[in-house]
Amino acid sequence: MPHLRFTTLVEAPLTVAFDVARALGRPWGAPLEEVASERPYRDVYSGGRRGPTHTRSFSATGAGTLVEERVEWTPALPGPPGRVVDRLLVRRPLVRAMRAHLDAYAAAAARRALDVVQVVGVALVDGDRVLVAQRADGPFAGCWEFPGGKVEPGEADLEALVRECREELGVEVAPQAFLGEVPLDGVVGGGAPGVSTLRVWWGRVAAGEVTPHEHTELRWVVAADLGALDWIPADRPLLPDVVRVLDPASGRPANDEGGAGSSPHPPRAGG
Ligand SMILES: Nc1nc2c([nH]c(=O)n2[C@H]2C[C@H](O)[C@@H](COP(=O)(O)OP(=O)(O)OP(=O)(O)O)O2)c(=O)[nH]1
Repeated sequence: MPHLRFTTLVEAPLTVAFDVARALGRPWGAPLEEVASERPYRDVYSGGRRGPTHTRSFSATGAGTLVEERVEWTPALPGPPGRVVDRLLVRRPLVRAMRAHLDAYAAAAARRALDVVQVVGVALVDGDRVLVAQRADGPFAGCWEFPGGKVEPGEADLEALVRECREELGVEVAPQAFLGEVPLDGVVGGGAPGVSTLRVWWGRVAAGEVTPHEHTELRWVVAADLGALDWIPADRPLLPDVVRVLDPASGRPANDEGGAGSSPHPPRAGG
């Protein structure tokens, strides 16, 4: 079946990239019906038996959300004449329309992201142990989390991470690779519920000794002890990625570039 693929990197959290994509729709007139929607990871729309099928997947990277799209359709005519008609009347206009649409989409998502309070965290690793921190107050008091906090307006994610670790732990940290991103259900920083996400890197302490300035307790734990802690629920999907850093033999090793990473999310129906 003829198809086209498009890839766009959007400077926005997963949730914003997904919501804005859906709000903008598609750059063609034919009505499509939703076949699947797994916010904020994937959606599929179909135009029926002869219409196009449009599949989008959203994955987290250190630089933003990677949106991968596939449009496939049934050719109107069979054989070589069908291929010519297809190229001139479907493929070319579709590519042109999608490019313009995706440029506008990336800009709109990046603009919307400026209004969303983002949370960053760091899994600080020392040998085979990772630092976990027990929250002192708020609705998650007593739960364990990764040090970090809200990104301030105009601040880059990694600047926020370094600042938060100075404030909370009294150390300088060197972020290494991006680990993943999880949506936060509740209200963060007074924003709309369900739009903020937690983006987590792993890193090392570059200078100083960790001291609990804001947490009840700090603990260095090995991979085997991570699961038993009473985590903030949002953090749990990130644990397998942390375990891979602590024990690369347990799975795919995390890359060391601080750029791209994987997106921890539940298995997707139908791949
Ligand atoms: N720091 C951190 N926050 C997390 C994690 N998981 C998770 O759901 N959160 C939530 C809890 C809070 O609603 C929000 C972070 O807020 P925060 O209170 O730590 O941010 P902050 O340090 O900037 O605090 P403040 O200036 O507003 O007092 O993200 C995590 O692993 N680390």
